[in-house]
Order: sequence, then C-alpha cells, then structure tokens
Amino acid sequence: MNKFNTADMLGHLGSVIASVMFIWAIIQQYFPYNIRNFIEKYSQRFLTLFYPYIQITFNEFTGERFKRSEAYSAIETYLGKTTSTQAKRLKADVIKNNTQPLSLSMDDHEEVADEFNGIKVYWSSGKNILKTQTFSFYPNTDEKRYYKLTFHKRYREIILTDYLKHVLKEGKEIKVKNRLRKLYTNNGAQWSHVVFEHPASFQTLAMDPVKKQEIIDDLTTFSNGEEFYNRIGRAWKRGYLLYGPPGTGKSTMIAAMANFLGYDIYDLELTAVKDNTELRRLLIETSSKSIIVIEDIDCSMDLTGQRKKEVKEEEEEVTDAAKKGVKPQENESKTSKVTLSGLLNFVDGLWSACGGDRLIVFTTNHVEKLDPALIRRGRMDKHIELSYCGFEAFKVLAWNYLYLETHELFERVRELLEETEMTPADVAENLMPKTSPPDQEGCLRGLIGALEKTKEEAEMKKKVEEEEERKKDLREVKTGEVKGVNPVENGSNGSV
Ligand SMILES: Nc1ncnc2c1ncn2[C@@H]1O[C@H](COP(=O)(O)OP(=O)(O)OP(=O)(O)O)[C@@H](O)[C@H]1O
Repeated sequence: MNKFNTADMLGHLGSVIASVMFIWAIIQQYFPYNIRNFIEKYSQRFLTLFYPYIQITFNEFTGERFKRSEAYSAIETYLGKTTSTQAKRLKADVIKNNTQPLSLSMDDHEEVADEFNGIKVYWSSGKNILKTQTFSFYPNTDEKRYYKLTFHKRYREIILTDYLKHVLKEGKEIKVKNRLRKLYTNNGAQWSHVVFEHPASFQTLAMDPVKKQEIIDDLTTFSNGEEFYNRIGRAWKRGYLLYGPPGTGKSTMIAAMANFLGYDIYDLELTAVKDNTELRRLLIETSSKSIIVIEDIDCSMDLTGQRKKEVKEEEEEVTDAAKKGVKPQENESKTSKVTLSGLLNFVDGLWSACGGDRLIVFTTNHVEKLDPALIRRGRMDKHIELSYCGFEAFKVLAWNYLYLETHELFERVRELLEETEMTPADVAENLMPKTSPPDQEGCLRGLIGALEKTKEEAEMKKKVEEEEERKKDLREVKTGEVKGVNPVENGSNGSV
C-alpha cells in the first residue's frame, strides 16, 4: 500500500516537473524577450525574500576579452590550500618551483567552505557556456569560468570589506611566493635575467640569532607595511647597508632576504652605467617586490668626496678636456659618470613616483670610506654589520655542515673564536666534510687546527708590527737627540 503511494507520488511529481518545463519552454519560445526578462527578474526578487544569503560572482575574464581578471586569479591561488583539503575534484597544474611543484584548484561545480573571524563562507566554481556560433582561434573562449562567494546577509559589511581584502592580499602574496624569481643584471643600460635559485635562507645564515631575528622582523614589518607607508606619506622603500670584511656573508644575506620575501633581485653594476640618465632609466625599469643591490659601493664610484667636490671635479674635467681639444664624453668613455648626487636623487625622490615595495641594499667592505650623506638614516635605514664568526654563528655552520648540535670540542672552538678572527666563509670551508658520512670530529679538529694557526699568525704579525713601531719610535728619538745637541736649536749658545 505504502509502496503504491510512493510510486504514485513520484509519478505525480514527475508529471508536475514535466509540465513546468513544458510551460517554461513555451515561454522561452513564444514570449517576447522583455516579458521573459520581467518574469525572471521578479521571480528572483521573490526568492530573495526567503533566501538569506548573498552571492558575489567573480568572472575569469572581465573588460578586455583575453585579459584574465586579477581578482579571479588571486582567488584561485587563495583557495588552493583549502581546495586541496576539501574539494573532491581538483585541477592540477605544474609550477616550476622546487618548494611547491603543483598548483591545485577546484574543478567546475565544486564547493569549499572558508572561515574568517568565525564567519563561514562558501566558494563554488562554475562555468557559463556562451551559445554563440562564432568561430574562435582561442580554445574554449566561449566557456566563461567564475567563482561564486556565498555568505549570510548579516555579514555583508565585514565580508565586502575585510574578508575580500584579505582574500585578494593573501592570494597575491602566495602567487608572488610561488612564482619563479629572477636575478637581473645590467649590461650597460639593459637588464637581462636568469632564474634565481640561490638556496640561502635565514635558517642557514650563520650570525648572532638575536641580530638575525631583528632583521627578519624588520623585513616582515616592511613587506606588510603598504598601508603604513601610504598613511605617513612615504615611498614604500627601505634601504639596507651591509658592511663587513670579505667572506662574512653579505651576498649570502641578500639571497636569504630575497628568498624570505619572495622578491626578485636586481644586481646593479654601477661601473657599467654610463651616466645618471642611464641609471635613472635602469632603476625605473625595476619591478616592485624586488631588491636592488649595489655591491661594493665604495669600489663602484668615488663616494669619498662631498657632492660639492664632485661638481667641481666634473667642471675641472670639462675644462681640461677643452684645453686638450677633446670632447668631454670621449675623454670619459671608460669611467662611469654616475655621480653620488644622481644616486642620492634616485634613492630619495624618484622612487616615490614608481610605487611598489622595493629594498635597496648597498654592500661594502669599508664602511668608513662612504660619504655620510649616502648612508644617513632615511636613505639607508638599517645598517647591518656582518663580522667575523662568533660562537653562535659557528653553531649554525656546525649544524649545516655536520648535523652537529653539540660536541666536546665545541668549548675549544669557542675559546679560539673569542681569541682570533676568522670569517664565516673560512669556518665553513674548514667544516666542509671530505667524506660521506662526514667525519664530524675530524672536521672539528681541522677547524681547531686552522684557528690555532690563524691565532699564531695574528700574534706573529702583531709582534712584527710592535717591533716596527718600536724601531720607528727609536729612530724618532735618535733624530730628536741629534737635533737636540744642536746648540742653536737647543737654545744654548755653547758658553757653559
Ligand atoms: N654568515 C654566513 N653564513 C653562512 N655561510 C656563509 C656566511 N658567510 C659566508 N658564508 C659562506 O661563504 C661564502 C662567501 O660568502 P659571501 O659571498 O656571502 O661573503 P661576502 O661578505 O659577500 O663577501 P664579499 O665581500 O667578498 O663579497 C658563501 O658562499 C657562504 O657559503
């Protein structure tokens, strides 16, 4: 009996659906477009009276036909992580990045949930198929994909402002992190690039952990500081000066910074730049989210003099050239005519017009040689000294090279590092294993031997210098004495 009723009901339901579809087909076929539109509009309005959710659609292509919407692609990236844990049907694509080889997105008509400040929202994906008969060279151009966001209307305010901002920002950041990064170098006025694949990280960088954390915090604050910089009306840029003896990790730190922030690197060779105009053009061409590096700034240009002096020198050069009957440019063809003021102008001002976050990093082995105007705060906001290897830095290297956290020989290494100066590059070289698996104790003993030798050499050098100093003093005393016996100089008339 019951069975019969169910079958009966299903039969009725089937015929009702069939009738509705038939009527809708008739309406579509015979009713004018305006009436159909009218019915659709009011039926939608009627439904929204009872439906408490709001929906927003983000189309893949907006405006220009073949330009992918930035919002769509940011949402796709943002949803990647949620998709990989929630969706049942996924689409995968290869991205050439060792840390994350595949990018995952949800397949059409999938739905995933997301949570923001305790509010649940739903994302679904879909596609509209255009019923046009046009012929296209582009594959699937009549398929219009979209993401649809659904949320309760009581959260309208927070979702439309904070949540969407969060999604777009996160999506863009993940995208930047996942992309292939580039190392640009300039050949004269042209940038050329290769893929940047340096493995350095702050984890493997040997330096005092407190100092390291300070740098990481500074970089994080800077990279999240777009709003702050806008609010205070300053260009979103930050200057770093890395200084210290060769082999203390200045270049390694730049690579670690780029990897940490996910930025490109522009390695600017100043000596290859003809003049300030060329410099300006090169710098304006740099993209945002990048680190512009000028290594060994003291060797790249004459930065010792004041700016006034440079102008004077330039004038003198022009006059000299004129006397010799040579055009100034011909005379100067080999040396870079980039001036300190040209560089300072850019660091100070032009950037503000370029927008986007950029770090500029200068490195030098001789900080004392630099013009104070170049490295004052505001231009070079953070001065970082990379120095000889301390015990904390050694521990990082011991772990990197030998997987050693502690060892009885560490104490001896500590003593020696306090008494002598060895760069992290030299310590690393001594810890480099020569066998596999590494002979940990052998490497440590090798390092101790090298440290003892360096200490001895330093002591010998000091002794020689002291001896030279003593001899010099002695010579001066003797000269003084010789001068002293001169009765005239001595103020004596020799009559005593
Ligand atoms: N602080 C460090 N942490 C880890 N490795 C380091 C460090 N310093 C140096 N090294 C090792 O030594 C090598 C040389 O270091 P790097 O080129 O970074 O020094 P630098 O200070 O830039 O030298 P230069 O002034 O000559 O350019 C690197 O390849 C790296 O392996």
